[in-house]
Amino acid sequence: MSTGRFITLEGGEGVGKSTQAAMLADALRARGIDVLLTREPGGTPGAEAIRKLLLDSELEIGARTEALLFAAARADHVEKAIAPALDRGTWVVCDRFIDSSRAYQGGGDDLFDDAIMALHNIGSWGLMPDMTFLLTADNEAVAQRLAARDGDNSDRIGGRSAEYHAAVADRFRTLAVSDPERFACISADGTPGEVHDRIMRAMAPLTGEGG
Ligand SMILES: Nc1ncnc2c1ncn2[C@@H]1O[C@H](COP(=O)(O)OP(=O)(O)O)[C@@H](O)[C@H]1O
Ligand SMILES: Cc1cn([C@H]2C[C@H](O)[C@@H](COP(=O)(O)OP(=O)(O)O)O2)c(=O)[nH]c1=O
Repeated sequence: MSTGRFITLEGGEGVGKSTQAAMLADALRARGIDVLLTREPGGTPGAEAIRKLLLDSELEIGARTEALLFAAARADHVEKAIAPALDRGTWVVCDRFIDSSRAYQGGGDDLFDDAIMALHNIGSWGLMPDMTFLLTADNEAVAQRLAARDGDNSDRIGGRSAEYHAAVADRFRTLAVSDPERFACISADGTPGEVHDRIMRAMAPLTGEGG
């Protein structure tokens, strides 16, 4: 049996990843492809429980504990959902994956990319996506989307400083530049349909359709 393809969407909060992940999954299903649409942190009961701890709790969580908890959530998700789906030939569309840990947790004083990847190797066999879409958009447009979606409510990580989020955006860009074969950088400006069309054009190598 052929192995399914593993596609991830990455980028900052509110850029449109969830919207695009759902549109991509629908477009693939319309082509007769079996698709698992999932997200991180989460995607399995164990990982969703860890998500609540990470994002919605009042707990004081240090940088290393935070990195380990994201890696633990991912390990459960990969073992119980992503790897079995790929093995049975299902394509997996995942809203955030390892690159989010590299961008958000991988910039601390003692937690660099090697450490994050070591946790990924231990927890998730080092599984990497076949293709990753990095969505970027004008800051003002994203602020409006977030205000419309969340109002004043942000989670424990989304609510961090503008400097933290600027550093995260820089690290995403660096990751994309360092691996141009896997990453496609997509402008998330414009309507959801326009962004979707850009993603489908970049998907051509995987779907076998003309670009
Ligand atoms: N291209 C777009 N233009 C305008 N609004 C959008 C666009 N894409 C998504 N949205 C809206 O912006 C908000 C954030 O989108 P979402 O897909 O949840 O982003 P993310 O998953 O990256 O946080 C949602 O309310 C969504 O409906
Ligand atoms: C998967 C992952 C997410 N995160 C953060 C990014 C987001 O702030 C939060 C996930 O929240 P979520 O609501 O899913 O993201 P979004 O607002 O983009 O729709 O967790 C990490 O810090 N590391 C990770 O490995």
